[in-house]
Amino acid sequence: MTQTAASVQDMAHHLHPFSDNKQLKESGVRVIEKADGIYIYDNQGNKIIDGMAGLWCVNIGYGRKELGDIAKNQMDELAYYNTFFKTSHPAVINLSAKLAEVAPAGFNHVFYTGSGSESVDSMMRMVRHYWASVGKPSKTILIGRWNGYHGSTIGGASMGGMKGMHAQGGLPIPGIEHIEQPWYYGLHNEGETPEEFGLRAANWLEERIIEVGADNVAAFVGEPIQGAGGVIIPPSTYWPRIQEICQKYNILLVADEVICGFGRTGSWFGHETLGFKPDIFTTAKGLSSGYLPIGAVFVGDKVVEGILQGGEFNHGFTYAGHPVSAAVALKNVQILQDEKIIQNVHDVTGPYMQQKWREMLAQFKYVDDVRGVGLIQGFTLVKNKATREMFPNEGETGTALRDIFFRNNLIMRACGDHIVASPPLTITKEEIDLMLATAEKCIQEFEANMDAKLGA
Ligand SMILES: Cc1ncc(COP(=O)(O)O)c(CNc2cccc(C(=O)O)c2)c1O
Repeated sequence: MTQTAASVQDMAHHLHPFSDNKQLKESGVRVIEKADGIYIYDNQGNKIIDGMAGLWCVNIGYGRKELGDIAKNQMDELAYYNTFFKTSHPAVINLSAKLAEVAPAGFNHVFYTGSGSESVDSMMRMVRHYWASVGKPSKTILIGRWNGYHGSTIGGASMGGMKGMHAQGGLPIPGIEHIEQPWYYGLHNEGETPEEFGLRAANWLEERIIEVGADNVAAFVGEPIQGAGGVIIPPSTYWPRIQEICQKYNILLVADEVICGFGRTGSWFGHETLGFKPDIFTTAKGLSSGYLPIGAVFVGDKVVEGILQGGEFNHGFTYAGHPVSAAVALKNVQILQDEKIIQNVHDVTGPYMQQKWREMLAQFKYVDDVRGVGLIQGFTLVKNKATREMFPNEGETGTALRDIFFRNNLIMRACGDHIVASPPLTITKEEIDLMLATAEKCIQEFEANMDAKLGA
């Protein structure tokens, strides 16, 4: 890719996240200047379909000017004040009431952060504070899943199960355990039904609890659907069994809703779609549709009651409940509500997109395990569908296809050799057709390249 002047300047001063910055200096970057609806526009005049809604976050779509108006008005009124030391402000008071309104029953309090990672870290500290407050201080261990993703702070990266992240910086921190993920396609036994596998996968939690001792376990933490792990959707029996186990051993159940929250799966929150009720859930991304940074931990009544007994909770951030972020988040949630965007995902565009992906992908020999719920979509690139043999050098093949999408002005995400899509929730059926027509052309090119490479 020929580097634009802006790219050269970027490369001179900017270290990018989750990137090999040496390689990036050679390849350069695509400079995105504008966005509208499901489209982003780079500085070379390309109109690009953003099949990832930024980073799974621009739920209401780009270009909603009313959020900028709200931000300016709030900025002019009160650009910043904190919520420490017995103070609050109208923006965060109004947002909190709205979040209690859209949350499931039993969730009437939120704790604010600046990101999903900070929401996860806050949850981790809150959970341990809860058990200490109710007289069980030995309950400190948090259990997550391998290939789960919970952010990039030391707490969030430890809670997550990405081994490449653990290898950088001596993670995980003590007190974190991981069990295997409920990945039916890759981990089921011959002849085992999804329902049977879902129970077996959930029971890995009970086995671990017994190993470490229930009196030492504080919580189980999981994404309703693993996002960055490649859209891993557990069988229907998984989460209800997890819920039973947590109740049996008196362990808090935490849902990480940073991706699944605010409509992605066709309900306000993913745990409503997947059929379980957590004690706490973490959010960010769709809370503001990425227009401004903000995160929120939704704390269930039982946990609130416990931590109210615990005196001061020594934790919080300068930007917690930031007035401009809170005002924009409130408008974002109102738009989701007023325009019935989540209902439309559930009733119309979610089922439509799922059907169209299945129909379109059926033609391909290296594509298997097509899956999705609402407007979160995944499929896996495999060398041999009959034997479920994966490609070597995990991620190399996924990246090759992602680069073809990128060259064809379509943003999709490769999570290893899983290909995922997570478009803005405002995507229309016509735009879904366009996204899939582009994707089809790219996958055809990918398959021709792979056949040539394998001499098929
Ligand atoms: C479930 C979950 N929990 C926590 C975080 C951390 O949120 P922040 O990034 O705001 O600290 C996430 C974030 N998820 C995320 C973030 C950046 C990139 C990608 C990707 O899939 O490429 C995914 C997430 O998906």
